[in-house]
Amino acid sequence: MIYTVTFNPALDYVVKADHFTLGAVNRADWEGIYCGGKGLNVSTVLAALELGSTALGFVAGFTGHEILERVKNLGFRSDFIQVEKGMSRINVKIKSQEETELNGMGPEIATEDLEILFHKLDCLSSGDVLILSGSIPKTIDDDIYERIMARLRGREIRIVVDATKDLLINVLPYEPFLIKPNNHELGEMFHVTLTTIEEIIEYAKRLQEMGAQNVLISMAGDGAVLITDKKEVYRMGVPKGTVKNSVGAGDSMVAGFLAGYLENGNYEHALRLGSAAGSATAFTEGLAGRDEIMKLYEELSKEGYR
Ligand SMILES: Nc1ncnc2c1ncn2[C@@H]1O[C@H](COP(=O)(O)OP(=O)(O)OP(=O)(O)O)[C@@H](O)[C@H]1O
Ligand SMILES: O=P(O)(O)OC[C@@]1(O)O[C@H](CO)[C@@H](O)[C@@H]1O
Repeated sequence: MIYTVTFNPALDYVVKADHFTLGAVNRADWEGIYCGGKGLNVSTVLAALELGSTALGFVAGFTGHEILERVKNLGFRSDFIQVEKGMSRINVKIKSQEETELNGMGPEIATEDLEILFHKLDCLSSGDVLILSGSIPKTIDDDIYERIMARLRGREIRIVVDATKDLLINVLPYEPFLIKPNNHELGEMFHVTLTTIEEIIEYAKRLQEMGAQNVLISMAGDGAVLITDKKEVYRMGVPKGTVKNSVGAGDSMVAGFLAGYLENGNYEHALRLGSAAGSATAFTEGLAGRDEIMKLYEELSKEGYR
């Protein structure tokens, strides 16, 4: 079974304004609301690729209620814990001359709520895949992913972590199966600005030396690079297309990568399907569906993209 955990899911309010000026009253030209949060996005794209998963996490307030309603129609199982204090986030994504994001705070998660999640995770068994994705509400310590991994250690559960800074650094000694920072997050972790692909590969290898089995670095319109557990380095470019909304491209890449890997254990195939899913979402208003993903997979199978 595949499980995703989203500690802080959201309603993504995507708004387009032809002109956006900071400090002024701006008017929207287009708006849409999507169920968001990285783990939920991964579950959604896995469902598009016909892989079932169970989404776990926490919700609260009227926004949490709306998330639960929407999740019912996304094609996967969910088992969220409702918490009392605060509300699930509304994350604002402004598309204008530039893309600006303002992600909300999220609810207060009490120790007892965490215990409920731990008990659910105790039911995972050998061969299961667990995806820990996204940021956590401020009320939780940033060793939480590490604590989960420590609890599940030795149970032959493949764990994927898509997080940043200490939340990610702290899990490395527990040898996650896959991590997927983007190139900017990779630089941030080492307090450096990475400009060349050689530098990106060098620092990705450091994350592997620190414990990660496979390191996938996404680079938005510049594609992605994968360092595998066999120390192979694969690169993948992006197909041509018009970017509509890149929110969730990274999550789609994680879902596509996993779907590809679980199909036949081939890393090049996994990277290609992950890349196709990432670009397909960037070229779609919301998250991409199977047809868009497979079309780009075919495109990336042609010469010149590796
Ligand atoms: N502008 C783009 N054009 C084509 N493909 C893209 C574009 N942006 C993203 N992708 C594809 O999606 C993958 C993941 O994108 P990105 O590096 O932006 O992830 P991310 O920063 O984790 O995104 P997010 O947090 O929004 O999910 C890229 O490696 C690439 O394959
Ligand atoms: O604040 P976090 O948890 O890091 O990121 C949350 C988020 O920006 O990530 C998803 C895209 O990857 C969106 O659906 C969501 O709003």
